[in-house]
Amino acid sequence: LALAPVSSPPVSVDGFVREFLRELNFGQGVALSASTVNDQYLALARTVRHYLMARWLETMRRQKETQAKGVAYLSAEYLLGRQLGNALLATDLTDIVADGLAQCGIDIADLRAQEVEPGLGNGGLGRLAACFVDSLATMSVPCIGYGIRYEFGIFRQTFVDGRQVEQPDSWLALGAPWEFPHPDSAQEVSFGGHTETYTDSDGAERTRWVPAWTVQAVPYNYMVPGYQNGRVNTLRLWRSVATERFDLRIFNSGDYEEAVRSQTFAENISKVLYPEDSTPQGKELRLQQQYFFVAASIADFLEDVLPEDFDLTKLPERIIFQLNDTHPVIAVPELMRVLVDEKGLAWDTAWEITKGCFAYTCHTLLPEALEVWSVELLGRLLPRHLEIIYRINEEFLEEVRERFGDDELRIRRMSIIAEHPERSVRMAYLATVAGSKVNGVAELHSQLLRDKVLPDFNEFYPGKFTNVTNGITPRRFVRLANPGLSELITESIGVGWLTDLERLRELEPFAADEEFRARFREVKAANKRRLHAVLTERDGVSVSDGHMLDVMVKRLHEYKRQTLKVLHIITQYNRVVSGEVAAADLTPRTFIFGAKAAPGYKMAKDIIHLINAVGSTVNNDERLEGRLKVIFPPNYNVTLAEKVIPAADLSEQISLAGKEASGTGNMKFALNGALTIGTDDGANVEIRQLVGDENFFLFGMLEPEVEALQAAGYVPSSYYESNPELRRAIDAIASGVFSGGDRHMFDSVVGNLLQEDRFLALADYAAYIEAQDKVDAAYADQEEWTRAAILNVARSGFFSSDRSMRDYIDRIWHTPPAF
Ligand SMILES: CCc1ccc([C@H](C)CC(=O)N[C@@H]2O[C@H](CO)[C@@H](O)[C@H](O)[C@H]2O)cc1
Repeated sequence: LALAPVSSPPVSVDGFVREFLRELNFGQGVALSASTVNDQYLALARTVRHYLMARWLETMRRQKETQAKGVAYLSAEYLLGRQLGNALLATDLTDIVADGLAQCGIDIADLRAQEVEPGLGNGGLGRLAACFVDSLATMSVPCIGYGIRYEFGIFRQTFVDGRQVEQPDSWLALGAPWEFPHPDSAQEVSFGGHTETYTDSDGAERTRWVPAWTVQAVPYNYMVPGYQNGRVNTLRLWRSVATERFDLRIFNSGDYEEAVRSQTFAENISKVLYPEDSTPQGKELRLQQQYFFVAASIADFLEDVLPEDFDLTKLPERIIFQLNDTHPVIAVPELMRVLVDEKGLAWDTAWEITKGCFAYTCHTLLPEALEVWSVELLGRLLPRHLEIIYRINEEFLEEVRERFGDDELRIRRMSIIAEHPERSVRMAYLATVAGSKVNGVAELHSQLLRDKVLPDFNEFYPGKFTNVTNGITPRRFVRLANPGLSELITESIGVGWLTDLERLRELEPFAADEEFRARFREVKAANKRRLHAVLTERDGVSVSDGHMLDVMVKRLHEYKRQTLKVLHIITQYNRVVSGEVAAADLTPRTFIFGAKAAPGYKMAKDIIHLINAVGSTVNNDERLEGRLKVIFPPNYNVTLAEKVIPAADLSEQISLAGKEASGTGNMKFALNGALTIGTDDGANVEIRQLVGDENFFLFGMLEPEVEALQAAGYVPSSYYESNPELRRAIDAIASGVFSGGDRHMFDSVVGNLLQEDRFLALADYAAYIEAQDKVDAAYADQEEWTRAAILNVARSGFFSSDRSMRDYIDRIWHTPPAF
């Protein structure tokens, strides 16, 4: 029976309606008349899958056929966002589906709104992974994204009396139509136990791991559709289940709980995402999660993706495992274990292969965010891997000695094993020793990695350190999030810019065109009205017409300095309530915040409480005449970002110089026509260089100045003493103005600012306020503002994740687009 290649359903309204109703009736098991919105959404999702299936299967077939070199992206997080809109865009089915559904009396907008986004990430790192796999599919580069299918993603944030309260994110509850489980391709993953040496058949001394317990890793495949290029790559996320799901013998003995203990124990591994995004808690379950998905991924690639007889010494020509930060770096000793213990390769051969197969991206500058695992825990959970890490370290330090002689200080500094405070493995060092390349995510970041974070390694490995500045996918964050702007762009410069974003440069001349500026402003105004509708429906808050939207959306962290933003709002408030400035003379502004705090990060939660407290005071103070508003919608996520960012006028990127590795929100705002007020930190530097100083509100100390001030000894209270507006702002908080007279409600925040202020918010306050006054003045000239906004869009094409992928391919992966 010659099987015809899988073909997609007919690309017509009728064809779609037939497919949809068949899916609703036979797949969902309901009649249209009795179907719920969720039934309709699930049926639609599955119908759209059908249109992508032929492409997916064809991509897999050609991958298997060509065995072209590809990327295996190892990431503990993927912040994917909703899938339906992107799938419709990739297949160019949006209009057909909207018409077809309308014929069935269904508004596509209701089904889009029904989708719960998979929140399988915390913030920047997770979203970057999602943008990267989108770009690789659109650029026809072979790639498998590997990760964890958390049953519960990033918590849902609610506010109770202005305080963050976390709710579990049961994103799977209403069905998960975009995933394809493959229990038959499960991989066994082992833990614990001990190692033993033995002599093998040809008399060689060998080591084997005798684990104490195992779990099953079940793969769930997700489509990663390329943009209208007939290509669909795969994202493979692992779920943990018990090897022995149910022990009937114990059950029959009446100990029901014990009978299912191993099941619950195993399931815990992929149960929930760790909500920290900068301070590792060093929890054993976190290490179990990291090893679980890494071991399953390596076994999957070596056993199921590679052909039977693949010559493993050629592995570096076939795959590059990209380590998305240190979280998957246990993959290095895991590949060594498989190659030496299971495949019988010699250590040196295995090490050559391993060094050729890995590369490491670092996403942080905070010393506390660099993961270290205690030798005690590693030895208990992964005894064989600890042995392998010890040997890698010995041989590495031997090389260091050869190069630098017995420089014990250097040896101790560079050792993968840290002796203090407890013997532990420095995962960033292991990644650097094993990786063929190490990159930062923005020019400044990569320079600080070379000079400050890993200088010894930069000296020891000339040419290993490189940079690839982050990027974002314009398909989701321009075309899908901002259809109005996309239409205006296409009308002006034609199609093609979505996959060649540098072509936005052709918009430059339009900045001088008054009519175009008016259209550009109308698009922004329409996005503000849309945001108003969304927030009114979602949270019962309204966005005032004619207000400048000043937006700060990112995780809550002291180095990102949301406190500085709060001090600006209070300063404006004080200027009016003190009578210095008439409310009528204020530039009407609405300050929009979006930020989740790691549940264990008390200071971050107190800052959220302060923002909400200041917000309700400002919003209800008649004296402001509604000219200043503060909005803090709870549960900031990808879906809300897609509504807020296109409506923004001002993008707040105010981290202390030298602390934000890159930032990616900053890029999304610039590409959606917002102007940036920011420090020279992370990718802000490159944004300012490309859009032009005159189209960017720069303020604050540069990184070397920060170093100098910290070295000289920083006394935050001296800034409080010497700057009356700053003093008045802090005194307002301390005197209970925003806490119903309770003078101690925000002692933690005020105390920290005056005594420690680790991220120098008070030192940058004056420059920030000055820059904000410039923003007010600039906003008064709407023509000039619009011209600058258009130039921000025109000159930000560089920040496409497609360009980032081209840089990774040229500098690190050497995986050209294939077939
Ligand atoms: C708890 C352990 C931990 C530590 C660090 C992290 C991430 C690396 C934090 C993160 O998301 N970093 C952000 O990565 C973005 C993508 O490169 C950058 O744009 C941001 O500047 C950086 O903060 C997650 C979890």
